[in-house]
Amino acid sequence: MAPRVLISDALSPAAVQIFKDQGVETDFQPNLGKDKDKLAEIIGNYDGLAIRSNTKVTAKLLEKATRLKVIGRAGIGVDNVDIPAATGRGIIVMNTPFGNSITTAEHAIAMMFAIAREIPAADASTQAGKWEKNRFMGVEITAKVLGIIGCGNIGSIVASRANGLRMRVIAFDPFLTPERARELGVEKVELDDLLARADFITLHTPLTPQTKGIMSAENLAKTKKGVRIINCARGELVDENAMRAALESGQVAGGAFDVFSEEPAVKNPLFGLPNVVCTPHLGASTTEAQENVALQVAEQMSDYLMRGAISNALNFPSITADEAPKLTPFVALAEKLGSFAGQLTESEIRKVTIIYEGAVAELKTKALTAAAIAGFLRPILSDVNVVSAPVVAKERGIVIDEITRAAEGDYESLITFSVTTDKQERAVAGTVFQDGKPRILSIKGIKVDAEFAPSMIYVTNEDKPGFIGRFAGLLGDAKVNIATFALGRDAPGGSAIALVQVDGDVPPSAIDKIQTLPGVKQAKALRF
Ligand SMILES: NC(=O)c1ccc[n+]([C@@H]2O[C@H](COP(=O)([O-])OP(=O)(O)OC[C@H]3O[C@@H](n4cnc5c(N)ncnc54)[C@H](O)[C@@H]3O)[C@@H](O)[C@H]2O)c1
Ligand SMILES: O=C(O)CC[C@@H](O)C(=O)O
Repeated sequence: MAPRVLISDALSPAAVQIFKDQGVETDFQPNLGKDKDKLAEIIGNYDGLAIRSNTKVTAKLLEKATRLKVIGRAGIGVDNVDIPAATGRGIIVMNTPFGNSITTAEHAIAMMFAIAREIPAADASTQAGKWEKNRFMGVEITAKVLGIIGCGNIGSIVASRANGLRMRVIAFDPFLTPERARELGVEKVELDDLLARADFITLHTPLTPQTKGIMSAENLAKTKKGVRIINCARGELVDENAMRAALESGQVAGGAFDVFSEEPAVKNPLFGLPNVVCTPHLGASTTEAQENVALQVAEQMSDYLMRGAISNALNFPSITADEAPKLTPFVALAEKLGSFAGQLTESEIRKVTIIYEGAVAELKTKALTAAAIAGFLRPILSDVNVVSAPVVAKERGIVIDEITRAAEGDYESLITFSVTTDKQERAVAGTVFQDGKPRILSIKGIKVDAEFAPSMIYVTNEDKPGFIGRFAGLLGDAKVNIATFALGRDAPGGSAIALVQVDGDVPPSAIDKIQTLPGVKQAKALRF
């Protein structure tokens, strides 16, 4: 029986033909994404689901998706897909990186012009027969400072267009190397510097815990008075109430918003202001971009459903059927070690070294390295997957060293992932036990023995009496239940590590309090 794909968002119809040519049946219901009950009712009949951003693929929906093997996102952001839930059900999630980057960068530039010259308001006034020539006084773009927050695929295209417009381009992106910044013709700066200097600010980061609310009341107060701000990335990067206040006070002279914290946005704090221009998430909406992403997603999904080939998957490396059984547990280990390091990395990355010792060194280490790098970069970049991760790392000037050698210690197989940043080197090592579960065996050379768990707390501290009692008491007060507790230290009274598995999410306030305990050097909540 031919596999069946449900297209539940407005994909270019070109996709339907590709599926058909490849022997895949399609059911094209472009508005179904908005009707979650109907979607839940029928999702059990399909092997594939092709979507844009209207369809929300939640864990609840996936419970009904008993036949589903692949979700294809015709676009970049996959924040509308619960990837851990899909992974848990063995469903591949793939996206189409790059296909809409130029189009979205062009939208950001168009929005910048729209607010610089108040084009939408001037159009409405003129067509209303008012001819208000004196009401609209714009600003020139030439020689103005454009601050780009997030200089990845889209941000760097915006930079090249802005350079062509003779703007002065500065960028805040902790992961942008000085070499890449030079290549792009942008000045790499710190966030506060960008806020203080930019005449225009444009946002191009993924939505992560670090970028959520990056345009907060506090940061808006640090901007140059009269700044104009454009957001074509994700709505939650902006504190919309604080932004409204800044637009009303004149601190921000104009705002252009393509994305909103709640979409579809039918009501929003940013609506109704004269100096604001809004579009309904149109960043990727050009014929060219929609054809690119629709054709690419149809080809990728057909390849997987008809031939088992995997490309641009966010949750699985490319592996043949023969290699899979031996490799799979080590893929999980490599990805988790990378993720551990990625979640703790907050400055410019210079180099990653992955050492494979013993039996694991005989496996397909390239796939393991790809999985480790994907795990490492995922907390930092929006569209990284196991296929693109090594290329993305290379483009960003991150040197990756892969070393294979015979077993030197107690374990049959050992993987060590170490990352060198401009500030420090951090190494984390692990293995897979007989039960097939990955385990962490050492962090920064300090021995520990812990399983990975969905929610963990990592603490480094001075090895002094009283810490554990105070730490556990604090978690108890925060109603955080400890499941397992692993400890390690380099020497009595030296540096110590606690790696704690907890039930459920850890409130950020609990981490802040742990950070203030005597002797604590670092505390962080980790998700796996
Ligand atoms: N409006 C639309 O229709 C539309 C279309 C496409 C993409 N997008 C969104 O645009 C955004 C950018 O997409 P992209 O393809 O350029 O992603 P990308 O991964 O290529 O680039 C993101 C950049 O943000 C940087 N970054 C990560 N954390 C940061 C932080 N804390 N501070 C500053 N910079 C940080 C990364 O280093 C990277 O360079 C995403 O949110 C994506 O979902 C929107
Ligand atoms: O599909 C769309 O229209 C939006 C796509 C965009 O938000 C993306 O992340 O690729």
